[in-house]
Amino acid sequence: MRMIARELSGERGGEPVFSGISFTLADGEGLLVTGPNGSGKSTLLRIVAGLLPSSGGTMEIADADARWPDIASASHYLGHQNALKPALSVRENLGFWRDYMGEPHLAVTEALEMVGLEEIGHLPLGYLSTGQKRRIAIARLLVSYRPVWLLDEPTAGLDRASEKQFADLMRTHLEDGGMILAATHLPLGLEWTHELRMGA
Ligand SMILES: Nc1ncnc2c1ncn2[C@@H]1O[C@H](COP(=O)(O)OP(=O)(O)OP(=O)(O)O)[C@@H](O)[C@H]1O
Repeated sequence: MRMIARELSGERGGEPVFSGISFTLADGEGLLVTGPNGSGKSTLLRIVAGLLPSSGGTMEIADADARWPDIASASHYLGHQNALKPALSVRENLGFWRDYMGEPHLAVTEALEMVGLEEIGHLPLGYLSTGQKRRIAIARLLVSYRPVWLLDEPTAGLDRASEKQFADLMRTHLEDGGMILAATHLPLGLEWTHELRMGA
């Protein structure tokens, strides 16, 4: 499978934010998106995810499995917010996403083990610390399968050990033939096949 962006441009509130962005990602490749505050990293990820229209250019998927007719259906999107409900337990949150997204991958217990939080699956999500909530949001990527991970500041709030654990999860996803687009200010502990500096 390939993901191809051609001359993409984006705007917010009617004002241009970026233009002329092109890249191609193939199976097992990752694109690191960096750049100063306001340069449009989140805007680009939201356009790729299909959450915002682009103001120009095209974004397409090629040679994809029939399960993924477009990039939105092929993607997990992890934004600044965790998309978890505070009143539900950790397990209920992950169980919801596993059922809702389909294409079940790891069991909830296995995903909790991967992020080192199997002991607190019974707690309401709202009781968790900021970093623990982020780790549950990361476990959400593991309970259902999607080949493309779109990650916006994925390690915000994580301690060093959790950053390393997450780098290992990303590396495994790439080795298994997945793709990652990650916007970040922090080193993510991976060798990236492609890098895009916004606002340059
Ligand atoms: N709804 C909106 N209406 C108008 N302008 C917006 C809107 N949302 C974002 N912007 C502007 O679009 C620009 C790009 O924002 P974006 O969040 O994509 O940047 P970013 O590179 O991800 O920044 P950061 O590093 O701070 O996360 C910024 O100048 C921002 O103020």
